[in-house]
Amino acid sequence: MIEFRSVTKTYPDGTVAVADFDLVVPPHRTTVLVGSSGSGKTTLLRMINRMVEPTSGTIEIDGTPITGRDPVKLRRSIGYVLQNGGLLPHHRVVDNVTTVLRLEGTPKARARERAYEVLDVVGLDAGLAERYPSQLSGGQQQRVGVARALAADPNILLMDEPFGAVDPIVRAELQAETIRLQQELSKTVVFVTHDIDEAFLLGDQVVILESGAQVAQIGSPSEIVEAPASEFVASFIGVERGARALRPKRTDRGTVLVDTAGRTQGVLVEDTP
Ligand SMILES: Nc1ncnc2c1ncn2[C@@H]1O[C@H](COP(=O)(O)OP(=O)(O)OP(=O)(O)O)[C@@H](O)[C@H]1O
Repeated sequence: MIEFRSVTKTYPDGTVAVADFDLVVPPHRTTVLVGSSGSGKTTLLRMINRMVEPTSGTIEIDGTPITGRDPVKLRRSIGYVLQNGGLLPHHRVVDNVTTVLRLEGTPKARARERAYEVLDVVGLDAGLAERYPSQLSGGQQQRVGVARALAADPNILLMDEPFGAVDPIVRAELQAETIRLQQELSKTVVFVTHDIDEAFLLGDQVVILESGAQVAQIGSPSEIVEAPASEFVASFIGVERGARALRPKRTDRGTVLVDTAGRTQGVLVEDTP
């Protein structure tokens, strides 16, 4: 479990990125932080692995304040996936994946063995291991980024807009893969996105943020869709428009659900008693 208590981050130029933020991130679940640009999502994520230090407040992992932990060791014990994969361009895929293991002193042969294991876990062919990142597609690079984050088998995985830079088809594939991986590995995942559809797809717990990381609403996707806490949330999740505002339309053969543009989105299935 990760817990934020009254966490504030003011950058040296006076920007208050996070103001008095509280959150409990439950273990073995995916928590998605979603909000528009500048709402403080990346700052929140980076405070978990001490890449950014809070100005005040505390962050605890399993009941222990992280300020008591060595920042380097803490960082190595938490998987971190970045938007562009964050791969080292002059290192082969296998060496990118083994970076943290090697820093921790895992012998080279064992580290390579583990790299092949995690490449398989993320659905990459072993034949790609000797390539350089530039010889991979964007989607493959992202998978390598995930493999690298998983290599040391961390309990916590931080993912910062990991699929922001890939096309919609690859993005959908990577999202499906993330769901599969999470069912298999059951990590505590904190995932940042500005895409509410992605948040609802991946999140067990979704945290909608306004500027200064003010929490507009926390809940499961259905709790949020069923009862948006404010006008802001309603508008952010798009209940008044598009695909989330469905109404029934009777046809000769039953009832279908149409969106506000009148497009049929699905069929209404009545429960039979
Ligand atoms: N190093 C920094 N120095 C000063 N201000 C910063 C710094 N890093 C971030 N900020 C500011 O803090 C606020 C929150 O930034 P942050 O990157 O956490 O937001 P975000 O929600 O992740 O945004 P995005 O979706 O655009 O990445 C923004 O106003 C940003 O300009």
